[in-house]
Amino acid sequence: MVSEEEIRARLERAGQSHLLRFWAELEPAGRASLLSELALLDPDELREHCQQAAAACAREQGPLERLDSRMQPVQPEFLGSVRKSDPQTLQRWEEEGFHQIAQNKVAVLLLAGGQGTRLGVSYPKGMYRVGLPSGKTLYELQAERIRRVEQLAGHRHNTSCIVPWYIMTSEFTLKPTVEFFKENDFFQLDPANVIMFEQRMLPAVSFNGQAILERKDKIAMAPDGNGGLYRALVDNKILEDMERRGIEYVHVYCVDNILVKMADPVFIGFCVLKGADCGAKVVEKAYPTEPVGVVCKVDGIYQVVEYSEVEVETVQRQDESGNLVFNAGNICNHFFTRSFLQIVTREFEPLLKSHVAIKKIPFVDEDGNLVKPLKPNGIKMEKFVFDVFQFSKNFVAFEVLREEEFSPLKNSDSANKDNPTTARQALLAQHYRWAVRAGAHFVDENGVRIPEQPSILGTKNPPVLCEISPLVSYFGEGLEVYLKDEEVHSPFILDENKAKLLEKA
Ligand SMILES: CC(=O)N[C@H]1[C@@H](OP(=O)(O)O)O[C@H](CO)[C@@H](O)[C@@H]1O
Repeated sequence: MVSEEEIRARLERAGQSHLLRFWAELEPAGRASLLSELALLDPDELREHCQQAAAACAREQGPLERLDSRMQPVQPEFLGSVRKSDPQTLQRWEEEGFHQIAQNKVAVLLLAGGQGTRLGVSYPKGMYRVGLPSGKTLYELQAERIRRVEQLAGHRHNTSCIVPWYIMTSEFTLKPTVEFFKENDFFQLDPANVIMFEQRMLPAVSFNGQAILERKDKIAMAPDGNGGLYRALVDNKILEDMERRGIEYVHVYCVDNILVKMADPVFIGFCVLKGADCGAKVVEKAYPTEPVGVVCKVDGIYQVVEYSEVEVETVQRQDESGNLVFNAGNICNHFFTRSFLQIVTREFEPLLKSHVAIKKIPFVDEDGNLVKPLKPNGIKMEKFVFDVFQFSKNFVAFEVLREEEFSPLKNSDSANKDNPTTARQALLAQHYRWAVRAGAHFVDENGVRIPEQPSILGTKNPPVLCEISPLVSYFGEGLEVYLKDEEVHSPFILDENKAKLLEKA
């Protein structure tokens, strides 16, 4: 263990000696835990981090350097689209994707280090149940989608294949996530193919550049943003693990989207056939001011501009035909080749800018009292996963259908959107559409058919309850065998057992 003297000297060098101001009052256990926390912080990095945070915050509060006039939309030739492509093209992309998956060249990587503050839970978001009839959590749905996509690729290519699942957690989420997976027997995945690793944490900093103590013996730390991925890949030798497994393509996604199509063969195939090193899935924005980032070019270079970084006039701008100019909403689903990730981690990571989040950070005041501030009092510095797009040599964007692929769980039900209810509705409406398209007829308790709404969107409750296990169907495929001309009652849960029964019947 590093000695108290050594830590004092380091903090002096970093200009952060105040972090030991309650030392005399601490019990041995508190002293030990504070020392071990401080021992992890490099003094030069700590000094720079605190100075940068204060400087970036001062800049933010001054006149904003607006991006608006420098933005251009994605050029059509770099934008693939599910809606605008013919079935043969979509099929070619899908085949290519399955071909790559079957050769064990595709991995999925989940960004799950966030704290779920807006959702208002103290456990990892992936463990959240949105209230589906099956009671499944987000993690369970995702695990089942991986198993299904492995099966589908395996059947097509007469092989058995693995899509490894890399899960980036943080100090907040690692332990509960590991425990949850163990309790659930890794949802029948082989634990050797579920690789959890931790992103770094950074101290939260006051407006005058001082790291904040959240207790007398603890610094207020926050994960370094989803762009902390690139350092975490290095810290945990993840790219080496991918290389050993022969992974060439990585689908990175955010934990909160209940409709996420993991290792989506169509997206993977599109990116591979376009020779892309980096790609992003997008959806048309639901309304001009929707709080999503937009994929666009700034000064000719691809990037995502977050909704908070532009004027409302810019997000509302329309072209001659009345379409939004900046309409490529980022859904935090990215494609990277392993070699691109290698270049990024080796050369470009230090160039990624830090974004400033001004937050209310609980702290101990000079007298040692715990304070929950009512106004923002500090800065968290975060990197963003998409800030590497600028280094891509061949970037592509891929527009998918919102109702099939995007419904994020950001807020609790006290907000009116992106909450557990909207997520549940989006999934159940999707499963209802699939069932109806496969030929199912829902009937009421008297055997009378309930009028069908085959195109119902996820913004409304479907007329009946229908949930389909991802182990039976991943994107609506293969349901006719069970459902064609079948009369079914609500609630209808199509899991593997039910599927076997229906197949026999
Ligand atoms: C840094 C980052 O990845 N921001 C993403 C991410 O936003 P969060 O508000 O950080 O969850 O997910 C959004 C989609 O759910 C996407 O629009 C946005 O650009």
